[in-house]
Amino acid sequence: MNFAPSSEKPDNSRPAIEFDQLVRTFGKTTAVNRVSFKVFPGEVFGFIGPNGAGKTTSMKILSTLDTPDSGSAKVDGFCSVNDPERVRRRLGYMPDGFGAYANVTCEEYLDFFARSYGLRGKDRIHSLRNVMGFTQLDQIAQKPITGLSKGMKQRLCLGRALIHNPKVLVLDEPAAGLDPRARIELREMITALADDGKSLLISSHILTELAEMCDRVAIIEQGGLLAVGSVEDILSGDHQRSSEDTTGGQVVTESGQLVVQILGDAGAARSWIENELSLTVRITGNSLQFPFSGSAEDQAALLRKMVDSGIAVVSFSNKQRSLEDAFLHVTRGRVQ
Ligand SMILES: Nc1ncnc2c1ncn2[C@@H]1O[C@H](COP(=O)(O)OP(=O)(O)OP(=O)(O)O)[C@@H](O)[C@H]1O
Repeated sequence: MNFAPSSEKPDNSRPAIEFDQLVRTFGKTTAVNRVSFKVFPGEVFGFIGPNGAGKTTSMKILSTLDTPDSGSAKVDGFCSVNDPERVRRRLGYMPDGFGAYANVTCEEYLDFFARSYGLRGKDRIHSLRNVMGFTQLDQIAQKPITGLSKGMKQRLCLGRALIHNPKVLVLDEPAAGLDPRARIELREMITALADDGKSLLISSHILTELAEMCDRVAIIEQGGLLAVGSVEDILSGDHQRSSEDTTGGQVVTESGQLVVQILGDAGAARSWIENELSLTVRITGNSLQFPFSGSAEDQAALLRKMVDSGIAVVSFSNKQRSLEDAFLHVTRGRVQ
């Protein structure tokens, strides 16, 4: 990939994207409720939440397509409301739908957007060549866009968002409906763009869809941020709780589940654990599962006590919280 290099050294400590106490209401619906977070240069940031959580609304405000009731959204320090031209020059937005443009080829489509951004002469040709090479659309440059596969349409939309070589990319549900191969290819393109110093804000309903490609994620529900942190932090429950958790939602606090396999009477072992730890134990065959938030030493002490009390322990393990578990734990499935 060879997007025009900047002679300026990027200032990686300055946020490329900054939401500050963003609020947007539609009638009685608070679509976005005091959302604040920052994305830094070269960072891939996942914006995760169920339907109607407020992702698209926040992204549209950042992309100058909507205005907030209060708070601000900034790109490279420029406010989307007060400085929309500067924001548009620095940002590429890929919406979650694909506009229908019949009877144009891939190249004509991208050329239209290159011209719309004021690219002329050599700059336009250079930009088209770069983008079509990067997205591998050069192989189908003369194909009409109406017949493209979903994966190719996504490439074309990404190409359109990239045509003016923006510093910031906002991708709304880019992985939705893609087959596994197209998803891997998308991930590779996203990683390459981040390696090039671009900042990416990417939305999804599904944490697992973005987990491998994101440096950090924010989880949003009913307009309010519930958690911000790395995927590992979210899994371990060690993420930053949103200082403005306007929903009053409980966020992850416990560390995981212990799974203990035993020989013999699982019912008796369950009673022993329930008495000892004052909690509920689930039995599946000879396997007992229960929440446990202690340290490694606490686990070792519990194992010793179980063996001393005559329970025939075959295996004793700490089940890592799955991404889906963590997501379900942080959110509560509330839809507006
Ligand atoms: N133009 C609008 N007029 C009225 N309500 C709106 C409008 N745009 C969004 N909303 C409402 O705001 C809330 C947030 O919607 P938004 O599209 O931002 O959510 P989302 O997280 O992107 O969801 P999805 O993943 O389903 O696209 C929803 O309740 C939605 O119905």
